[in-house]
Amino acid sequence: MAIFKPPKAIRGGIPICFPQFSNHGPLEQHGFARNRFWSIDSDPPPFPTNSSNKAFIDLILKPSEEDMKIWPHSFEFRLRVTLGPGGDLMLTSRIRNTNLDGKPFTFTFAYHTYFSVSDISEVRVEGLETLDYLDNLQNKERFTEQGDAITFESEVDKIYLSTPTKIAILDHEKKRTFVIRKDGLPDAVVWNPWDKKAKAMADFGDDEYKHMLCVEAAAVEKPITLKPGEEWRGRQELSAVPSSYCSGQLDPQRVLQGS
Ligand SMILES: O=P(O)(O)OC[C@H]1O[C@H](O)[C@H](O)[C@@H](O)[C@@H]1O
Repeated sequence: MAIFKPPKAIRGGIPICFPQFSNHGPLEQHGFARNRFWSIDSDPPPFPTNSSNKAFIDLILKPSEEDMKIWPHSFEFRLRVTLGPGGDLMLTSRIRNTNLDGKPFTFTFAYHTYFSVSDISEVRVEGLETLDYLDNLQNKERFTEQGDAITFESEVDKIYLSTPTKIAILDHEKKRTFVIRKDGLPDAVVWNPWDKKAKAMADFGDDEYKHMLCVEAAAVEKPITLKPGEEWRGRQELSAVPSSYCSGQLDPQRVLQGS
């Protein structure tokens, strides 16, 4: 049901929310970066990532004059997309303040990752239990998660705070676990629109909420400020591992704590 027509972002995949996450600020929802065409960065400044044995592409986004009217700052946003031999996907963002007027800028950020799941009612998220979160469905009020792993039986839109660097999504029915590893991104947004909101979205099938879950590595609660010349980095790595959680062969704690 996604609509592949610019300038709106395509629903699905990993939209990049920058310079604003959601409606946490005056800009359009999720900022403008997800609605822009990026260029290939043919000669990026080197940075230490382990890209040997992996395929990668470097992309760059710089603000247009129109963007500068919305957000009056000059920046270079470099994105390296790396694919490992086992299918692991790594995204590394480097955002640099290139303002010539000496002004710092402040932003929030998220990798708005859509995961495909067999049945949302059978999915568990491990790594967020007992954490504090801001509930977008309750005026961004702060609560503390109780109990075990997160499961789903209604609409959810929460920003978990100070999360571990590793989060797992266990798909019982598909016997598959997605592992998210992140760096520089302390928060994790968990979103499923459920039936009513799904129906209200033009680019979202009425029943598609049953087969998706967004878990988004993010920096929202504490916005990031960069002075001219400063650079921020935020990394997310995704991998899928076979799991048979239901038969007890794979202990979710081992997924979280193992390498
Ligand atoms: O519909 P979009 O602009 O893509 O946003 C989709 C969702 O993104 C995030 O997960 C937010 O927390 C939600 O409040 C929002 O509904």
